[in-house]
Parts: sequence; structure tokens; C-alpha cells
Amino acid sequence: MNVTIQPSSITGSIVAAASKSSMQRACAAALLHKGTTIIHNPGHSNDDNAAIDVIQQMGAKTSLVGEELHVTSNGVNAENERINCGESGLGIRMFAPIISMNKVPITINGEGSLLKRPMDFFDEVLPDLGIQVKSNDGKLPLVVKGPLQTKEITIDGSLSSQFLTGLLFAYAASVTEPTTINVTNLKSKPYIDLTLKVLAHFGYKIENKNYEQFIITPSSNSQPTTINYTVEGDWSGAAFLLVAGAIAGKITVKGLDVFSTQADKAILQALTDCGASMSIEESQIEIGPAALKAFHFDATECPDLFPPLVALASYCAGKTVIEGANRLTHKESNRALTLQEEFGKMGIQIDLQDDLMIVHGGGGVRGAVVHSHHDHRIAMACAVAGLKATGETTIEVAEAINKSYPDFYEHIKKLGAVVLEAEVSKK
Ligand SMILES: O=C(O)C1=C[C@@H](OP(=O)(O)O)[C@@H](O)[C@H](O)C1
Ligand SMILES: C=C(OP(=O)(O)O)C(=O)O
Repeated sequence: MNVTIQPSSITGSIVAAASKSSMQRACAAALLHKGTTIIHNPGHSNDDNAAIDVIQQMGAKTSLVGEELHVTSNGVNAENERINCGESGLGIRMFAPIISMNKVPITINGEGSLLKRPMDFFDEVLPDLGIQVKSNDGKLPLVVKGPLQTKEITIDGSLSSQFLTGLLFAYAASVTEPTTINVTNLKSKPYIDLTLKVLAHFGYKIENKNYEQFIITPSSNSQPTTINYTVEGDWSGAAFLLVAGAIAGKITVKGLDVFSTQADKAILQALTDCGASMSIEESQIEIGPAALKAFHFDATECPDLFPPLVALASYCAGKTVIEGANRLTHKESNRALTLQEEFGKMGIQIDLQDDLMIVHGGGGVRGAVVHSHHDHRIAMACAVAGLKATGETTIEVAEAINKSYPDFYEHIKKLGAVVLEAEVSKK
């Protein structure tokens, strides 16, 4: 699908979408919980749907009751020897150790960009935990045969926090005595805070010693039979809305927890630093245009902010410097390069110097035909940048947004953006 964004002014109010990071973790916790979990505000992105599918294949029963997702589980009992995690990096990396709690061999596969993302971690770490594992030379598909046997291990956290998230879930449900996971050089730490928060909600006790040691204690049998969990509003998707407000008109975003541990809440810091006109209250954030100036931001711990930050920086006078660009290589696309290429088409120069991304902003953004590279955050960044471009911006493979934020175009349309959708015939 092609989506064309015409230069637009926006106004009004929108409720943030459900966070896929929160929803996918809730699905994993619901699978491990013996009893019923009622998930409020469930997400419906492709990554969320893939997580629901995985837990069904692992024996959980799910049903939509009004606006709640009810999950009933008796623990991990594979019903299928082939599992597909869709295109979700978190999905495969969180569920692989959980799936390895089964003693039958299971093939884990994925789709799209996930097939190219590194999974060597599993080859290196899972055999230590008594799991037979075979990958496709460090990529998917992965064949695992458990059951996982927990023991003290040391892992490298520099590529992604998602592998640690998976081990924390599997250990939480499996340890019979206090057991330590040691981690070196952990990145994306706030995502581990979210993991620990969800696990604590489901009754698991994990001590975090400075993100270097995680001590997992056996869970007691005192968990209630029914657990209610409310999926948080999504700071990652809302970052695009907030940037749209700073560029294209006064809007209000609701449904975000300002006390959330989500990494991408840090967008507020960048918006403050560039001089956006913003008022933050517990129940809503109001934001509107102002004279924007270049800023310096370290996105090492919140790499998903790069695309909205680049859209923002395009409108900020001067050279914005964003640290952490090396964290972008293995996302849905090689995001440092795709941002440079696609924003280049819109007249924005981006320099890459080791871990730094330098965005030359404030000179005007030009409408252009751009390509999402099948990456949801590239599509959304280009759409937001297009709101105040000269001329229209057409995004090819614009449906990439479905991975995390299927209502994105509807939401900006509701705010008054002119968004034209056109199906592209497949030859
Ligand atoms: O745990 C999560 O929900 C995520 C962790 C981050 O990945 P890394 O830990 O690989 O940086 C982030 O980029 C991804 O979109 C979601
Ligand atoms: C990188 C992302 O997700 P994941 O790693 O879960 O596929 C993302 O949502 O930008």
C-alpha cells in the first residue's frame, strides 16, 4: 500500500495505542500463570497477534470478552511442534527460552525481517541450560529440545535486552532455588525494568543488582487464580504523535503513564530540549509548535526513538546529535542507513560518524516518494515529517506500521492530517 501525506495542520486529542512491549509480556506471563489472566486494553498489532498465537500453540486458551482478552493456562504444554513468532524480535527472543521448557523438539520460525536478525545467542547460551539447539547458522529457524534446566549463567547483554527478558521469564517460572543470571554490558535497560514490572505483577520475585546480576527466587504457590493486567499506553508509538504536535499543530495525547518504565518516555526530554511548547499532566500531554532548535540526545537505551527523533530534528534549526546509532543495525531494517536514505530524499542531510547520527535540520523538508524498507518506524517517521513538508510525501510499503501501530494513519487522520491510501497492484 502507498500512503500519501499532504502538508497538514493538526489539532484535537487522541488516546495512545496499547504498547506491544507491555502486551507481549502480558501474553508470556499469562501463559506461565496457572489460572486465568484478564488482559485489559489488549493490543492488536501484528506483533501482539503473533504473541497470542504463540501462547495458544503452547497450550493457553484465549478469548476476547468485550474489550478484554481472557487467557486460561495450565503452564507451558506445547500443542504444536512448529511455532511462528511473526516478525517480532521480542517475540522470538522472549518465547524461545519459554518454548524450551517443553521436552519435545520444537521448530521456531518467523517472517520478514526477523529471518535476517541475529539469533546466535541461542546457539551459545541454550546448550548450557540442557537444551539441544540448532539454528540456521545463527538465524531462524531454530530447533530447540528442552526441558530448560536453570543454573547460574553469565550472558552478554550488548546486542539486545530481549534475550535477557526471555531468560527472566523462563527462569521465573522454573527455578527451584534462588538462581543468578549475570549480565555484561546490558543495553536497552528500561525494557528490563518493564520485564521485571510485569513479572512482579504476576507474583515473581527478582532482585536486580545494578543490571549486572538478576537473582530469581522460586515463586510461592500463593498467586491468585485470576490475575488482572492492564496493558500500558505505548510511548514508542506516541512519540510520533508528540513529534507531530511539535511540528504541525497543537494536540493532546492521552492514555500514557508518565510514571511508566517504558524506555521511549524519554521522548519528553528531547521535546523539552528542542523547545517544543508542551504541558505534561498525569492524565494527558498537550504539545504544540514553537521555534525548534537542535538538541543533543543519547538514545543508546531507547533505540526505537531514533525515527521520531530524526523527524523532529529535521524541523530543528541546526545540527542535532543523537548518540547510540550502533544500536540500530539489527532492527527491522538497518535503521541508521534507512533513515539516512529516506530522509535524504526529503532534503535532510544525515551524517553517520561511528555511534553518532547528525541531523542537519531547520532548512525545510521536501515532500518526496520514500520507502518504508518494511520498517514500521521508518514509515511513521516519514509520515510525520511529511506533515509540514513542501509538497506531498508518498510512503511505499506504508502498511509496515501494522507491526506495532495499526491505527497510526487513522489516528493522524483523526487529528486532521490529510492521508490518502492507495493499494498497489501486485504484478
Ligand atoms: O523488550 C522490548 O519490548 C523491546 C526491546 C528493544 O530491543 P533491544 O533490547 O534489542 O534494543 C526495542 O528496540 C524493541 O522494539 C522492543
Ligand atoms: C525493533 C523493534 O521491535 P522487535 O525487536 O521486537 O521486532 C521495534 O518495534 O522497533
